[in-house]
Amino acid sequence: MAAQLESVERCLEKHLPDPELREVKRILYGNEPRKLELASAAVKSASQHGFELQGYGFEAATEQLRQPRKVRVGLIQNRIPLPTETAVKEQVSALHKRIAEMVEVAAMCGVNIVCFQEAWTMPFAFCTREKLPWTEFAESAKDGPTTRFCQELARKHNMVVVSPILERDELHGETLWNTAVIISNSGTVLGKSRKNHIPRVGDFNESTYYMEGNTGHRVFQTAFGRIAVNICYGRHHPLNWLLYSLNGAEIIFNPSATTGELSECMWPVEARNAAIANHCFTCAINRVGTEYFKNEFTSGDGKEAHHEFGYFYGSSYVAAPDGRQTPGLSRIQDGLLVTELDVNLCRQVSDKWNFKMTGRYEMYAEELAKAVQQDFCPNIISE
Ligand SMILES: NC(=O)NCCC(=O)O
Repeated sequence: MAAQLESVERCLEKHLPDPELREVKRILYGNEPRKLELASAAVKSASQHGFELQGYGFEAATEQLRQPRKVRVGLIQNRIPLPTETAVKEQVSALHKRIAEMVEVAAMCGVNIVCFQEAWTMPFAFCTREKLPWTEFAESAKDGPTTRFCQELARKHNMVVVSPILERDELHGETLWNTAVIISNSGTVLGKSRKNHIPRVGDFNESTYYMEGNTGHRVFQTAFGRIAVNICYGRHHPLNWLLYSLNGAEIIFNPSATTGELSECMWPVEARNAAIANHCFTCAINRVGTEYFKNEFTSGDGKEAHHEFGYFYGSSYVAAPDGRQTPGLSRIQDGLLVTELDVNLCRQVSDKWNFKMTGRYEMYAEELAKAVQQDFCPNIISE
């Protein structure tokens, strides 16, 4: 049943009369961002290729000394096109083909920076705890087939590409990592950012495959703004967002893979709260659909063994520093969300709310430094 609901917003639109609908949306999401006029060729192509296309714009106030700094970001969510038992190479090429179609439409919509979902070149097979064939999806971040494919996309469309993959690091004992590769619009690999926090919840058995990332909280200066990537489970950690923001990120992408029962009520809150708390834009992306695995696995909870992870509910969205957010993409369909951001809004909201100024970072740093010591004594006063 839950998988059938297309989206919360569409449900509200269907059932609420107009004046109430506007008020409910304002209370839940803030004043709705402007709808973007997207090229009719893009709308047609999206419909021909069977994916949803939505476009929104967040404006900032006009300033005297700074020009508006408008950037279009594209968030892509998708199902895996082939069954998980198909040969590895075929699955990867089918995903490359699907993403190329969707990026083509993003280009028609003037997208400057595109980001794909977590581990986009593969099924989210980490629930199985099996090594083969899943580790065969791992590739070099520097010059693996997927990075080369993304470099072509970047050059062709003059677009920054954020490509979250399963990385095999040949320089360091062929180790595996959950990594986002950032490719500049020139086609150069700008660098990579690894997932800092590995989940140990439900069927997310990712620690069987890779360790916590060691690239810290890098921020990438692109032609279109300073960006960072907080991969999936990192969105539950406010300090993780904070550190990207302290390093100057204006837009933080959160490529994810997460399922309904586990996290759907947290999803609309976390990236949005991070945008508010850190005076930046956040872009949350989740995959879509159910992925079936041939061999059953258990969740260590005494329940029946099963073949499926649960339902990946899509619902990708962008949140702005003033607390507004776009409606989510569909829960059931592939989609491209195009959002125009005026990055000047980050400083404008910061000047209004002053969280960076009023944050007591020295005090937190001092107390955190004590809290991580072996001899830490919690500061509890009792009678
Ligand atoms: N991919 C991943 O880290 N998922 C963990 C579950 C969640 O964070 O919702």
